[in-house]
Order: sequence, then structure tokens, then C-alpha cells
Amino acid sequence: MTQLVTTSELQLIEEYTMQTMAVPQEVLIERAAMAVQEVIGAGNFDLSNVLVLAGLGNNGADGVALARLLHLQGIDVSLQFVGNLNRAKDSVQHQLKIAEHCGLTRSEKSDFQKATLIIDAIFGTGLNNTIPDGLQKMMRAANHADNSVVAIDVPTGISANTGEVLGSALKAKSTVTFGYEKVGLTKGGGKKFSGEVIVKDIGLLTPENFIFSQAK
Ligand SMILES: NC(=O)C1=CN([C@@H]2O[C@H](COP(=O)(O)OP(=O)(O)OC[C@H]3O[C@@H](n4cnc5c(N)ncnc54)[C@H](O)[C@@H]3O)[C@@H](O)[C@H]2O)[C@H](O)CC1
Ligand SMILES: [K+]
Repeated sequence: MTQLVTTSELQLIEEYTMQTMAVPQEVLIERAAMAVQEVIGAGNFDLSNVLVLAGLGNNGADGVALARLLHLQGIDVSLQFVGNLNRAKDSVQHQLKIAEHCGLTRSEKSDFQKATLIIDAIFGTGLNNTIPDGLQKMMRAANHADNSVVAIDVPTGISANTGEVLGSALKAKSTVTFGYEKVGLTKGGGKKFSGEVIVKDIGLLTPENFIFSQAK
């Protein structure tokens, strides 16, 4: 029996971890980035040219932290933001500051064809309505380029609760999801777009006798 989580259950667990147990958000972001670094470094992916597509929320923050780790490892990694960076969460700005201090500057436009691996850090569990048209176009181009894509936490475009495709979704070879498998990865489009789902512990703490509504 594998525990699955809905986004509201995950929110309670995140709050418990950060508010009650006082684990800083930056620690979770760092451990999330390290978890993805470990998975893609295990030999099944060609890391000769990695493109990180980062969104404006914490999924993007995970991606920026990962790009910095790969850069420090000497990997040829490009970091491209999707959306207006001025509207990004503080967590993203903070990770970008660290990355720039480490010598990684963001690219404006990246060449999907050149990338041997694309990291999908655009939207995670926070996607709450249909993907904007412009981004849908870019995602279809990325799917068409037929690169290897590794999704951080949830493939962009997939509802973490229902597995529904919200306009368009990025097809992942693997999805590295944190703490627990999200319900949306096990059904509908979520199952199809997630590829191999790898659950990684990043130090999320779960309250005693927490009630999970779903399992598989
Ligand atoms: N579970 C954990 O303990 C950790 C999770 N992390 C990562 O955080 C994301 C969830 O981050 P969040 O900021 O809540 O949302 P997203 O990054 O998924 O989305 C960004 C942002 O986008 C806005 N938005 C939602 N839908 C749309 C839309 N259709 N069009 C435009 N904008 C949209 C909304 O405001 C969102 O906030 C989780 O997946 C993990 O990757 C932590 O980093 C590590 C610990
Ligand atoms: K993602």
C-alpha cells in the first residue's frame, strides 16, 4: 500500500514541517534540488547539455537551485525563466541570487534542439488553472523536440490532484516527486505524462496519525 497525497494534504504537511517543526523552506528547496541532481546523475541521462526551464513559484526555485548545483559540478547547464521574472516569488529571486554569485547567469532564449536533457521546473503542485496559450505553444515545441525531460515534482500542465491536462502538458521521461506520490500522477494525463515516477524524501515531516485520504 503506497500513500498518495492530495495538494491540500501536502499543504498541511508542508505547514507542519515549516511552521510547527521550523524547517526552513530553503532547506526543502535545497534537498529537492539535490534529490533531482542524484536521480539525473545516476547514469540514465545524457548531461552533456542540460536546459532548466524555471517558473515563477517554488517549483521554479527548485529548478534554479538544481541549475546552480549542476553548474558547480562543471555541467554545461542553461537556465531559462518562463514568465516575467519580476513577478517571481522571493524564493526564486533568492535562488537566482545564489546562482549568479556562483557564476551561473540566466539565458534569454534557449535552443531545445541542443539540449540533451530538459528539466521541467515550470509548474508543480501550484498549477491551478489552464496554462496560458503562449506557454502551451512553447511546451508543444518542447514535446516535439523529443528531448529527454525530467519533471520536478509534477509535469507542467498536469493537475496534481486530478491528473487532468490543463491545456497542454510536458511529457516527462521521469518525474522526481517529493515526499509522497501525488494523486494526480497516478491517473488520467498525469499517469501518461509523468513517465517513471521516483519519490524522494526531502525531509518533509508528517504529523502523528495524519489521515491520508487515498492510497494505491
Ligand atoms: N512539497 C514541498 O514540501 C516542497 C515543494 N516545493 C516545490 O514547490 C512547488 C509548489 O510551488 P508553488 O509556488 O505553490 O507553485 P508552482 O511553483 O507549482 O506554481 C507557480 C505559481 O504559478 C501560479 N500559477 C498557477 N497556475 C497558473 C497558471 N495556469 N498560469 C499562470 N500562473 C499560474 C501560482 O501563483 C503558483 O504559485 C512544488 O511542486 C515543489 O516543486 C519546494 O520547493 C520544496 C518543498
Ligand atoms: K514541474
